[in-house]
Amino acid sequence: MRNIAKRILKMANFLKEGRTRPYTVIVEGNIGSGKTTFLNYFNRNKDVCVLAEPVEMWRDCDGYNLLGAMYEDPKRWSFTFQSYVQLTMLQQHTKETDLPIKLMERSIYSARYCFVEQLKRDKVLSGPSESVINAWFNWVTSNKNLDVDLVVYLRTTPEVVYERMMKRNRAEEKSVPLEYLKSLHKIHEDWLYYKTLHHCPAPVIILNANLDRSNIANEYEKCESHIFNKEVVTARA
Ligand SMILES: Nc1ncnc2c1ncn2[C@@H]1O[C@H](COP(=O)(O)OP(=O)(O)OP(=O)(O)O)[C@@H](O)[C@H]1O
Ligand SMILES: Nc1nc(=O)c2ncn([C@H]3C[C@H](O)[C@@H](CO)O3)c2[nH]1
Repeated sequence: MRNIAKRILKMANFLKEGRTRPYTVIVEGNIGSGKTTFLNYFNRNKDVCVLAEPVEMWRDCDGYNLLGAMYEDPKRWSFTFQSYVQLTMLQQHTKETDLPIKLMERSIYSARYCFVEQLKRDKVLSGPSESVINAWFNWVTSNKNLDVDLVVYLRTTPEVVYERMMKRNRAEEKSVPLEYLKSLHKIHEDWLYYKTLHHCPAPVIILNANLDRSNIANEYEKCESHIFNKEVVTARA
């Protein structure tokens, strides 16, 4: 009973504010660009629901490490992996929260516009597989409210993120070549900087994420006022 009352109160709050969903920010960038680090920086704020990328779900889907399988044999497993990424991202986008702001690491959009794009260019995703992924993507984005309000693009150079990725030493990524990061970088640049590739889902704030730890906080603070969108947070109070 308490749960129903809580949901009614939450909906009443959102309706009072005229909002049907939290102010949603997606953090995008190459592998190793510092997205998790960025989320941790804002995680201390009580008004923000922070959703890290569900990597652990991808590493253990009923005991199957789909992330590892995809990197080991992309031709065989990229469709399976992308299907699960798309599902888990849909779950993140539609996850309910009482908080006024939702901060997500990546999105259903970068899964489709960056990674599926990359798999297509690498010719490891067959035409029929790509069409099925697209059919799901087009349906869910047309029939569910997956709108976002802001994109934070952690812009880096491939060489910097390659070094970070190797140092971080995630087992599944040990054979990821610099060339892959260079190609992913170009796709991110075309999508979010030059805006010549696919639809950009919201206004983009670009941060220089090459900066090392001692200087990066100033860069993060540049978007604090955009993320803690005053009218959203105060309306909730
Ligand atoms: N500004 C920085 N300077 C130096 N190292 C950094 C910086 N930001 C993050 N790192 C380090 O780089 C590695 C990757 O950082 P992080 O996990 O935040 O990136 P990510 O974008 O979430 O990666 P992925 O896309 O693989 O999940 C980590 O070892 C982290 O400690
Ligand atoms: N193929 C593929 N499709 C995706 O949608 C996707 N999203 C993230 N990743 C990879 C990047 C990091 O190694 C690791 C953590 O970000 O997972 C993906 N790989």
